[in-house]
Amino acid sequence: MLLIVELLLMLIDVTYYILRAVVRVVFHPRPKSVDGELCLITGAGGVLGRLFALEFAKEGARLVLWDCDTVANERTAQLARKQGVDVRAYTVDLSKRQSVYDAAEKVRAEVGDVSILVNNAGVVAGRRLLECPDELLERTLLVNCHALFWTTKAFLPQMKVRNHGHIVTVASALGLFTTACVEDYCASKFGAVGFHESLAHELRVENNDGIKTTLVCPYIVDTGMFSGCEIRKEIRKLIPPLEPLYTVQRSMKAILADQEMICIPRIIYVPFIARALLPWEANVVVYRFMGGDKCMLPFIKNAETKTSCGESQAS
Ligand SMILES: NC(=O)C1=CN([C@@H]2O[C@H](COP(=O)(O)OP(=O)(O)OC[C@H]3O[C@@H](n4cnc5c(N)ncnc54)[C@H](OP(=O)(O)O)[C@@H]3O)[C@@H](O)[C@H]2O)C=CC1
Ligand SMILES: CC1=C(/C=C/C(C)=C/C=C/C(C)=C/C=O)C(C)(C)CCC1
Repeated sequence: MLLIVELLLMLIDVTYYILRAVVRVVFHPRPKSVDGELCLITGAGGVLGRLFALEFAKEGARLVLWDCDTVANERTAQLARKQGVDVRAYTVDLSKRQSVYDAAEKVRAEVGDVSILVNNAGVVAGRRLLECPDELLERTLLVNCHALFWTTKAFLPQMKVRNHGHIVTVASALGLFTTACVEDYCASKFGAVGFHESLAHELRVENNDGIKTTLVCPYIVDTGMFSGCEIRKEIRKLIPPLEPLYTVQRSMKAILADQEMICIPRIIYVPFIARALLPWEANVVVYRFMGGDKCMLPFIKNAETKTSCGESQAS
């Protein structure tokens, strides 16, 4: 009897949450205030990281900016200070666990407890698996996936004490479905998605309902990170690369609404769902038709000469 009652209650909840999600597509919930919150953004010297910093500054959040590129990070700090908020920039190599823990200690001592953590930094090897040095493949996992463990372990305890906070994971559409020749990146972003979901479950199970989580999964964004990546010309007109500012503004809307997940643009939910529903071969023919299968080949040609954290990828 109890089981039937619980089953009915569960179905009512399921219906409620589906309806709520549909209504929220049209009527956005009132955004929460982050005025005075301490927000840490990783990869803040990069394109999306800088825009996240400026958007959070606009909302009145105090900022802690982490990046391995000191000059780019300081530039972001300068720009954000113009919005009249306190900003501290730290040079951190996220691929090194101790560098993360040391910087976190410094932040706690010099600034205070972080209440919003935006895990945004990311890298990609940009090489075919068999031609890619092992260290480059490892670095993608360290920065895009392992660093999520270290930053979260460093800042979640203080959020738990106050049952207040927000952890944002900037993953990717390539954390939901895949394409050829980005094995390192897809593995790291699928890892990031899994990390995010498990953490979100843990917070619910432990009744830390004041700590929110948001997963951000964008399609190609015009930041240069994936320059050259393109799908079939005719389809590109329908799904063009995203503007960085649009991507960050859509992400901010989701974060401030305490939304659990956002795919940008919304059409990206379709290949995500299709991957789970259709047979593998059916997905393959759709990818082939849309030019999704070979979209990374021109990117890989481009990426061979790029550098990150002072390391040359063209060795
Ligand atoms: N651009 C795109 O098409 C998409 C991007 N994303 C994700 O969005 C996020 C931001 O990307 P985007 O702004 O385009 O990329 P950027 O390369 O512009 O920014 C990433 C920043 O992270 C920094 N970084 C890299 N490695 C480390 C490290 N070891 N320690 C500290 N900082 C590091 C980079 O420094 P440096 O420049 O020295 O490497 C850079 O400043 C990433 O997680 C990316 O995977 C998701 C979907 C699409
Ligand atoms: C595979 C595939 C597509 C292309 C996806 C691309 C090109 C994604 C690129 C994402 C990037 C660069 C993410 C970075 O984090 C379509 C045409 C949408 C649908 C069919 C399957």
